[in-house]
Amino acid sequence: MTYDTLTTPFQGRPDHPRVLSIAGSDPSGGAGIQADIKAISAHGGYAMTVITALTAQNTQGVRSVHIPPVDFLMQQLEALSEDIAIDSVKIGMLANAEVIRAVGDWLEETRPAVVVLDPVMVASSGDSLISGEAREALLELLAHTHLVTPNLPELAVLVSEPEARTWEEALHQGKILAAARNVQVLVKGGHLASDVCPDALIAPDGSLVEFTAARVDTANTHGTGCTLSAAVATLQAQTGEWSASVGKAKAWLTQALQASGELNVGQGRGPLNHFHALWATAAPQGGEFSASLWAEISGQRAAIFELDFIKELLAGTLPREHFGYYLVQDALYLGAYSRVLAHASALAPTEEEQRFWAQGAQNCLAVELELHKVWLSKNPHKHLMGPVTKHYVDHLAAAAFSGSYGEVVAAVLPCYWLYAEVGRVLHAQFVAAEKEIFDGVGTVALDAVGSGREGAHPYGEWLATYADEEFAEATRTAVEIADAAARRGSERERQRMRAAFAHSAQFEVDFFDAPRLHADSTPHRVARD
Ligand SMILES: Nc1ncnc2c1ncn2[C@@H]1O[C@H](COP(=O)(O)OP(=O)(O)O)[C@@H](O)[C@H]1O
Ligand SMILES: Cc1ncc(COP(=O)(O)O)c(N)n1
Repeated sequence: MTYDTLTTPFQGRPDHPRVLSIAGSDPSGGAGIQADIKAISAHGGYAMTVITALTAQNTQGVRSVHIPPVDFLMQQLEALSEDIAIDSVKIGMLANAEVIRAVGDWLEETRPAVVVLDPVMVASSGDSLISGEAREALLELLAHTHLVTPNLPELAVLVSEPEARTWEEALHQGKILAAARNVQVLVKGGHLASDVCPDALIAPDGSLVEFTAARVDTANTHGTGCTLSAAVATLQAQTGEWSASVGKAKAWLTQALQASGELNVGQGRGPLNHFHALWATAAPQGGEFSASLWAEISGQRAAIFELDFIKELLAGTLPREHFGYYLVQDALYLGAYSRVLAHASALAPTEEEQRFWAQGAQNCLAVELELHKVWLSKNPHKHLMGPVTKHYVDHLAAAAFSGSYGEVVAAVLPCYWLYAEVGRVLHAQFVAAEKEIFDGVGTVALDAVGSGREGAHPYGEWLATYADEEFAEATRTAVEIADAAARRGSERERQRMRAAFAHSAQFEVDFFDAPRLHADSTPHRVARD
């Protein structure tokens, strides 16, 4: 049986595994327990720690080591395992044989599903972190280990050979160790003199998977081994698949090395940047999020102005059938949209936002009523919901009734924003075109546009009211609310908001295009609500 099958129970894997690091403390924060907590947390694990040794070290080297009583170490381990289900264990610096045996005893009794052992012997500064007699005890500890992650000097000690100078020698030593101790070995090539950093996951039967990354040109390698093993321990509890876990951990570690220059810690070998991904996606400031949303739908924005419907509406050549279809769909849409806004109001975190959406819901109904009174009574059309309207309101309803507040806000936003934008552009173009005509004729006031004048623009009345300042103001508020929700939310929440927004934006395009496609065919009958 392989370790993969051993550790793959028929149940859901935890998103936030409880990961225990048994390791030494590095007060400078780059290696040991401190690095482990960061690596575990960066991968969504819940970090716990039992400290085997306190070191006095910084980025330049280890000054001294203090080993607390082993009896107290055991008390800590037992306190944890008697209370907390531990999904994964990462083991780092174990300073002497007594400590190693104590941890071995605890592992034998507890049998955690995942045990990753980083056989720390020498710090990256070159200082020894383990006593000589501890080697044998460490080899025995491999009986309770699923994956051991030696660097080249450590691997050499474990197989009693000189340090490997080539990758081939390193792989050979890794195979010897894996077979002799029936354990998976992750051979790490960070110490090779080469411009790549290869690692290899070797199984007891000698089969191997290689992971190669370009060598990052940096001196900030303090804690790379600790960090990698803690990340693998966390990922393994999540994925249940060793090579996937190592692959992900290695790719993440390489980025953490690349981003290490963003930190400025110490004068020696500095730490890597464990939270590079988190900090890169930190909460957006001010209007950053909405600005990025707007940029992401530039294609849809351009597409709207290319639609026949929009061009013909402006030119006055739009078939009446198409305009009538559009108005019917708009009225049906607004009825459903109003309910979604009412739902946003119900979810709103502040009274101000609650009022805003409730007012929006109310306005939709008022506009819908007006449409019916003024346009639809004069131009009767069948009150059937067309397919685009149906899809659009289904999407909004899904966001409203199964999404978060942020998602609902993002889903309803394009209707405000794109409508305001289309209104602003069309109104400006219409007014400019009419002004040209009137300048030629003389004195007619602009607000008399389309009001019964002989040969007037057939949609003049409609276009003249298109740029409503109150609506533009409401749009600005809706955008601000979306930004605030994005700032409060997690990165995952922001991704969901982006998706909801993009879908609605596409539906806006389709909505304007629907009359051309569907006005002449009978839309399938769908109940309004
Ligand atoms: N400069 C570097 N660029 C990219 N990856 C590196 C670099 N140095 C080390 N690594 C990677 O960091 C991990 C730890 O490697 P290594 O230095 O061999 O172990 P340790 O930190 O235990 O001495 C390995 O995945 C290795 O490939
Ligand atoms: C407490 C402690 N544990 C481990 C290391 C090894 O660090 P590296 O990962 O750089 O080999 C260290 N320097 N200090």
